[in-house]
Formats: sequence, structure tokens, C-alpha cells
Amino acid sequence: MNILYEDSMPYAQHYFPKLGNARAFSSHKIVADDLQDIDVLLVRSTTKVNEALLSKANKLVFVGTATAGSDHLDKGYLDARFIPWTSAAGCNAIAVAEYVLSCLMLRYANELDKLVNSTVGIVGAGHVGTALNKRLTALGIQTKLCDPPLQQQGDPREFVSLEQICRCDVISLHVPFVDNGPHPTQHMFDSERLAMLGPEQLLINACRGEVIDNQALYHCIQQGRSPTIMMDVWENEPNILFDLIPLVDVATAHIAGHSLEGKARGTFMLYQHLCQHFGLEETLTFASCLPHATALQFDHLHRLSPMEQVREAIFATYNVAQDSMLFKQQVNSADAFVYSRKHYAIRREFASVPLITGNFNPTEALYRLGFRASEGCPAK
Ligand SMILES: NC(=O)c1ccc[n+]([C@@H]2O[C@H](COP(=O)([O-])OP(=O)(O)OC[C@H]3O[C@@H](n4cnc5c(N)ncnc54)[C@H](O)[C@@H]3O)[C@@H](O)[C@H]2O)c1
Ligand SMILES: O=C(O)[C@H](O)[C@H](O)COP(=O)(O)O
Repeated sequence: MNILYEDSMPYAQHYFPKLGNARAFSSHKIVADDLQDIDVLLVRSTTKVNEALLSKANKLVFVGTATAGSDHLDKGYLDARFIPWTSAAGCNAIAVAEYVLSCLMLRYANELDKLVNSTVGIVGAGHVGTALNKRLTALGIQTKLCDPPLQQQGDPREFVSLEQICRCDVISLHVPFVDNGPHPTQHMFDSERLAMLGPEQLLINACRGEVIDNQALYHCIQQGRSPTIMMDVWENEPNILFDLIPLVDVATAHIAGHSLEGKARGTFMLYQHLCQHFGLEETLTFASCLPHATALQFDHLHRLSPMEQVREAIFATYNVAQDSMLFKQQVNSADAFVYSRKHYAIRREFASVPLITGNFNPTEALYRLGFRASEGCPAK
């Protein structure tokens, strides 16, 4: 079996050679000829899998993407050619939830009481929305969910309308890119909806850039009536509206899901899908490839309030302000956008970071966010 996989997939060389003749490609270099005699194509979101790319794919029997979003796959075309495809649903939900938590800590760093008394509206209650909701609830923060497709399917959770979400203190977007059908998300936040928001609110987009009309957002900010904006994703990446970057409060390069675990989980999930699809034995595990993370010294924080402890643990593990500062300094072209994604620093999820707490019993909330006590420390 000939397997072609995108080179930005961590640990691919650990998993795929076990299943066949595996070779890496670069998303900016791949052409239709590369697909000749390939049985399996494995990508991330930067490779557009469409008729043009697959025009010479004479043997292709499986396509996988190691990402949650799958809008870069032309599913209509794949289905028409009877080529099965899969995504890595939920692989990076924790990473994105942790990104949003870091955004919240940044916005409310000196107003933690205000954060605890605020309401976060989550649009899209799938893997990411659910992971975020769970963590906010663990911190005692009120949430509201909006997900008409799930509501129609009979999901028993309580849902509200998008209009109600627009009245929340924080609005966090976690929908796929959908440009047709009964629940489109393209320009869900257009000039009209943006005008419903006020400067006291915070709008976070870590799903797909096209969910916010970026031109409309630019004009809204120019007119001085915009909420605080934190953007991980942009319309038309990597050729984004660069003039928007200095105007938003947090700007990052579509890296919300780029924890080491999130990316590695995506690779591993494709390995599992391939084993199942081709009836092969799964001999490798997920944990087998991940390195240990550096422990976090936490015992000196015993004077802090519970929410201050949470803020410090989050910032010490992942501080979105650093990513935003680098992005704002370095990204002024499509090439720079691509470069900054490709060379993103290693970021670990909370659950990988042991806390060294000594004799001090830190707030329970940290463990509910996924942190764990280092060996020898009192565990919760
Ligand atoms: N920035 C990143 O690095 C990053 C990482 C992971 C995912 N994403 C993006 O976030 C999206 C969500 O990820 P996920 O893993 O939670 O996907 P998911 O499929 O598990 O959840 C998406 C949810 O959105 C809901 N939805 C669809 N249309 C809607 C609408 N019009 N209004 C409200 N809800 C709607 C769906 O019913 C579903 O429950 C992905 O599709 C991907 O595009 C971005
Ligand atoms: O949909 C997803 O899973 C994310 O957007 C993912 O993080 C994209 O990452 P990429 O494949 O572009 O590195």
C-alpha cells in the first residue's frame, strides 16, 4: 500500500511506515502527478483535496485529514468517485478550549471576579464547544450554547438563539465553515450582527475565518464601536486582510488547535482509521510517541486566590499573549503567515503538565481543568 502523507503531521513517520510504503509531501509542492499509484492520501488543512489534485489519482482508495475541520476536502467529488474519506473529529478540541481559556485570562487578568460573573456564549456545541463548556463550568462561569443542528437532532442540552448569544459578555465561535444549506456559517457575523455587539463584549474566533466578515469587522473597528476581538483564524488564509492585524486585541496564526497532543492525536486517529479500514492490527498506541512535559513549580503560589492560581497555571502553560505579540511583529505577508504556522513552538496541553505543589493543596479547579499533581505531591 502506497501512503502519501503531509509533512506537517507529527509522528507520521512513527505510525504510517508500519502500514505500508509511506512517503511525506509538502502541501505547497504537491501536484496531481504525485498522486499516481498512491492508495492512501493523508493531509492536514493546508492541502486542498479536489478534482485538480486528484485528476491523476489512479489507485486512490482512502483520504484522511488529521484535522477536525474538513472544508478543504471536496467531499462531493470524493463521494462521486467512491473514495472514502475521514477526519480526526475532536483531535484538537482540548487545545482549542485551552486557547480560549488563555484568551479569557488575558482579557480578565485583573478582573477575575468579573470573569466569574460573566456569561460565555458558545456557538457550536460539538467537540470544541463541549470541551470549552466543561472547563468554564468547572470554573463556575455561566455559559450558553447555540447549535441549531444539534438542537434539531434532539440533543438534550439547553440551547439558545444566536440573538441571545449576542447579548453574552463573551462570544466564542466553534462552528465549521458551511456555505450552504439550512445552517450556513459563512459570514454568520456580518456587518449587521457585528453592529449588535458593544465595546464591553469579547468576540473570539478560533474556528474558521470565513465565519466573520473580515472587511465588515475592519470597518466596525475603524468606527470605534467594536467589541474586544481575539482572532486565531482569518478569511482567505494565508492571504488575509493584513490591515486587520494591528486592530484586534489578540491575533494568532490559526494555531489554536496546535498543541503537540492535538496534532499528534490527529495523526494517531488517522492511523486508527487506516487500521480499521484495511483490517490491519493496531500495534501502536498514542502515548508511545509523546515526550514528558516539564513540570510546573507551583508551591510558591499558596497566597493566591483560587482564580489567581488558575490564571497563573494557565499562563505558565500557555500564554496566548506571547503568540499574539510574535504574530503582530512578524506576520505581514502570506509567506510569513505560512512560516509562522509551520514553525510554531511546541505547546503542551494542561493534562501533560505535572504541578509540583509541595505541601500546598492548590485549588481543586486546576485538576478539573486537566492539570495533575506531580508524583509525590498531594493528588486530588
Ligand atoms: N483554530 C483551530 O486550530 C481549530 C481547531 C479545531 C477546529 N477548528 C474549527 O472549529 C470547528 C469546530 O470544531 P469541532 O471539533 O467542535 O467540530 P464539531 O463538528 O465537533 O462541532 C461543530 C458544531 O457546530 C455546529 N454547527 C454547525 N452549523 C452551525 C450553525 N449554523 N450554528 C451553530 N452551530 C452550528 C454543529 O452542529 C456541531 O455540533 C471545526 O469545523 C474547525 O473548522 C479550528
Ligand atoms: O480544523 C482543524 O482541526 C484545525 O483548524 C487545525 O488545527 C488546522 O491545522 P492545520 O492543518 O492547518 O495545521
